[in-house]
Amino acid sequence: MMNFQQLVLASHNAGKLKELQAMLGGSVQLRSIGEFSQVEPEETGLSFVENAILKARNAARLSGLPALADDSGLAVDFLGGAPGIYSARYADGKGDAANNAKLLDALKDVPEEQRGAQFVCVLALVRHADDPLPILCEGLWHGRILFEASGDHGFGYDPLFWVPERNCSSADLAPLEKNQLSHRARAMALLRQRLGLA
Ligand SMILES: O=P(O)(O)OP(=O)(O)OP(=O)(O)OC[C@H]1O[C@@H](n2cnc3c(O)ncnc32)[C@H](O)[C@@H]1O
Ligand SMILES: [Mg+2]
Repeated sequence: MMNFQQLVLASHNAGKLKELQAMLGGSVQLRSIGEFSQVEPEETGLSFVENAILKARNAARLSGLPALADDSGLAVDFLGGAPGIYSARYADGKGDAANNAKLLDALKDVPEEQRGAQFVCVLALVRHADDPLPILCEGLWHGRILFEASGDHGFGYDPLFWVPERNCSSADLAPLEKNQLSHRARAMALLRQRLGLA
């Protein structure tokens, strides 16, 4: 079993930090990379795995601590898996509301049965910046893209993501519930097993 009392979270996304800390509970203290640097690394990889490793290495280098990164996004079937790794940048960096508006517009004439999508999350944990064996865990969450936004919880595309198991959007779910069902929850369950925390 590996014992990490302190990990730095290689993310500038407050929504992720909140969710991941809630899932890890008190056993591991997650520190934000924002304590060490405000500069976000360029996400130059072509896959979630590559970007997660790149962010984790960067955070380990900046902090001197073991680092956990989350690279995630929304893959929409009708769009051939887009926005995918570009989810945060879908509307050219204009933020969540602009991303959601662009997605609704891209799917405006697409019927319900063709609106399938999945949230993807890859977690990468490196013990140090040059770790040759990052721990990688993946989680998927299948749903559909709604025709209009619903709900105030969560972040990002949550108001547009219909959750079949609950018949509501992921932004309608209470945080505790999203944290049991989501792509991030599934990836974190695997990571906890790998770390002997499960
Ligand atoms: O790279 P970091 O600093 O971690 O923060 P980020 O927001 O840029 O994160 P990503 O590069 O991994 O991009 C993921 C995007 O996918 C979306 N996303 C990921 N998980 C989500 C979730 O649980 N609910 C809603 N949207 C999510 C959201 O728009 C994120 O900005
Ligand atoms: Mg990012």
